[in-house]
Amino acid sequence: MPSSYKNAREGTDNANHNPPTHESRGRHTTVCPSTAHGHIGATSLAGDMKATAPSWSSVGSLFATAMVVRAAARDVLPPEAYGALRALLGHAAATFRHPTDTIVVLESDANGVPNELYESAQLYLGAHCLASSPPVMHLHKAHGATADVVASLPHHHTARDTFRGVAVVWTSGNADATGCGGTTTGYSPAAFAGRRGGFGSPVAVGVRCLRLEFPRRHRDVVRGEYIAHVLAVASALRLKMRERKLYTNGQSYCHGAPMDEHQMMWSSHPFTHPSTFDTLAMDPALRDAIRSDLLRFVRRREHYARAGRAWKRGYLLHGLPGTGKTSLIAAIANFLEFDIYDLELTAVGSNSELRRLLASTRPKSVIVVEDIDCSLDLFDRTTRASSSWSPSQDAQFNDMGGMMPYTRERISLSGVLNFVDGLWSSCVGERLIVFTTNHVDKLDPALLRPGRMDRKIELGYCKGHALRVLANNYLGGGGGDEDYDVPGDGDRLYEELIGEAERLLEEVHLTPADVAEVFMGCDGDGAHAALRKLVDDLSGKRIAAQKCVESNDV
Ligand SMILES: Nc1ncnc2c1ncn2[C@@H]1O[C@H](COP(=O)(O)OP(=O)(O)OP(=O)(O)O)[C@@H](O)[C@H]1O
Repeated sequence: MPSSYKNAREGTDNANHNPPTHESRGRHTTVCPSTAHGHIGATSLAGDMKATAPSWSSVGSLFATAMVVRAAARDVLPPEAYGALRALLGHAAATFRHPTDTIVVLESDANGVPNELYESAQLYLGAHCLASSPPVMHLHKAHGATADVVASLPHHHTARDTFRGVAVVWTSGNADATGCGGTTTGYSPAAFAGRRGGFGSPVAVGVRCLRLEFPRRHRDVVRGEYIAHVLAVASALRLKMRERKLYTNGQSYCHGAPMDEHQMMWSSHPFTHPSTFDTLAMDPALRDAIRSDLLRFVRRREHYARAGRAWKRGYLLHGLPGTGKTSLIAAIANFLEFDIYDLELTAVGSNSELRRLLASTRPKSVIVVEDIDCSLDLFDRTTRASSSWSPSQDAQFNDMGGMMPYTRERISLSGVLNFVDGLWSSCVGERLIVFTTNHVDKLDPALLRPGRMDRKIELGYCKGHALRVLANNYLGGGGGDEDYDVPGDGDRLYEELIGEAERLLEEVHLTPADVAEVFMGCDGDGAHAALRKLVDDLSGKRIAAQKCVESNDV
């Protein structure tokens, strides 16, 4: 049970020692932030109703009176009014049979300290409101934000929810002097005064609040599990809704505002790259394998903790320029909803700066080093074995854990990797590190050794399925049937052309970027014109290649 809730329960028990001056059936618990640290405190307003023991004769006369009134009402009232009265009385009777508890969640305390539970509950209800389409809801989108529209429960409205079979009702309103919204029985100024100590701070009258009503018999479920569930769902929603960032190392400016370590090391931009696994032109089996690997990784927090391993995964993406390495990184970040840290090694001034940069990255991020072969002079074991490598340099290299003191020529790939390996153990939360290269053959074997890079992924030329994905992305994937008299002719021609392009792509090598360029060049000309242009280009390249082979033979 969360400690906040433990407090809430204790508060309720305390309040039972201060019974209210009026009797009340419902029990009210006000939840508001108790300290500047945002702890949530709670205190009950009213205790259980004291049992009274009516005499049997008065029960009998009450029953007889009720019968007479009922008969009179049926005779006198119009049928609609009689029906409404019956429903009202039925509801009142049901409430009497199943007493409810009420928790009041204030937006903030009298000092204006916001209540995290209020904000979380609004987020939670907003997601539920959107799902069940109520007649009224509030929609909000922060100015300039890329995040989704947020829904919340409008003032003086009600939302129903069910948790583990327990039906609860949330109502929005304003706190009255009791700290509760709406009508509250059982309030006495004396009880309220005694309760203030429980809050840690007084309640601001008029502050917005949410009332949570639930059957008293399910109090433990609501307090012990439901509130924790609301907080957990809201925090997942917050994570999902946050504006994702692309961080680059370099000079940061904060308009004179004080900067923390992270802001000093990384400048941020909204990350809005549209690439997804659906728009990626790649072999479908490879795409599915990567997706499963990522899902496995993010779901195995406990496994990594149990095995005493840092929760990280390393990918090496290699392939020719334009085969989609950057697009794949963007798709991965979008799939996992991670931020991206684009680490430009050539801009790193020293080894200690590199360490600080990596250590300041946040969880749920992809750390990318593009073109690793170009970022560093490959200072590997082969180089060390060469005659230009002196024994003193060797000793210094080992002293530095495989890393040389900074000079552009002296940062070694294996040294960077040693840093990276050492770093993980000090980082909390999941991170994916991705290196890219166009020349895998030039890489230091240290990078390729098992356990360092978990997956080595080769991205290749554009083939059949990849072509269809690109055609779908750039040309809409349709046949343009509206231009043809006979239905289906447009689609048939589309299939013919794309089939021809597929066959040619088996013989002529084009990267996805090359194909994308052809399609973009035909923007607005229609799918058939773009595919025809691609077929012509491929045919031209095939003829040129054949001529080249023939001239070599001669
Ligand atoms: N596999 C792909 N799927 C979808 N689009 C692609 C793919 N590959 C390339 N493209 C298109 O080509 C452009 C260049 O691709 P990208 O930058 O991802 O390639 P790269 O392999 O990272 O190239 P480089 O090695 O030069 O950085 C992208 O903007 C994208 O439009």
